[in-house]
Amino acid sequence: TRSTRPQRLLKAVQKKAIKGDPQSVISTIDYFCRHSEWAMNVGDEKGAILDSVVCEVSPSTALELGTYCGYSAVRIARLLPPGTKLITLEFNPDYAAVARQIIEYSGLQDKICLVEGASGDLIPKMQELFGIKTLDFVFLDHWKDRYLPDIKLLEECQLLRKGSILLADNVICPGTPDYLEYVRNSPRYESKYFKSHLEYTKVEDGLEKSVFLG
Ligand SMILES: Nc1ncnc2c1ncn2[C@@H]1O[C@H](/C=C/CNC(=O)c2cc([N+](=O)[O-])cc(O)c2O)[C@@H](O)[C@H]1O
Ligand SMILES: [Mg+2]
Repeated sequence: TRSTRPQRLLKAVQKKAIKGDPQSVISTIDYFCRHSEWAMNVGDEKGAILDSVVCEVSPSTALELGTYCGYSAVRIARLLPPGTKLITLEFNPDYAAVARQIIEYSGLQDKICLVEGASGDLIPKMQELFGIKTLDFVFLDHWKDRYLPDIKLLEECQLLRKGSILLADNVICPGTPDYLEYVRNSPRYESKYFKSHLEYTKVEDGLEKSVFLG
């Protein structure tokens, strides 16, 4: 049977990227998605904004919702201070398998904890599974109708503290209207929109950065 797009993306990384070099893995994926096959990675343009927020927050505890092929997990983990880890959740076993190999190829397997499962099931177990109290940084890039229920779940589970940063991809395209309305109108968040473009295209998209006020 024909390979899947994530499998073809993994092949390109194994063929073209330098093993153990996260930047080379990132550049190889961006080149592949721009010149061979588009894929829903956050990409280089929005990725630069993601990088700047990760560097600014310099999180001790970080969570990503929706690993897909591991592109943003590699982007985030390569910037984390020593001794800190990114927890990334992915419920599709085929995508998780590809992501593990891409993460391993980049050499960042000690900085990334990829957990297979649904965010709705795993978020309530985060404290016990990972021995964490609260999250400093959350990157949302999974199904767009899950952003709002999942941040409400993060609040309920007291995983957010005063100053926790949420960064959400695709708030314009494909769009997350209910999430945007919530974080922009809730007195519990201070929100800011970073205008950019949908990965590898000229279509407008952007990231929404929201600070939890406690
Ligand atoms: N509740 C959950 N728990 C764990 N993993 C979950 C999950 N819900 C979805 N996932 C996983 O997260 C990824 C989904 C991404 C949806 N992005 C998108 O649909 C998307 C689409 C476009 N686009 O169409 O242009 C552009 C983009 O940047 C996009 O992120 C997939 O790997 C999926 O298996
Ligand atoms: Mg996205």
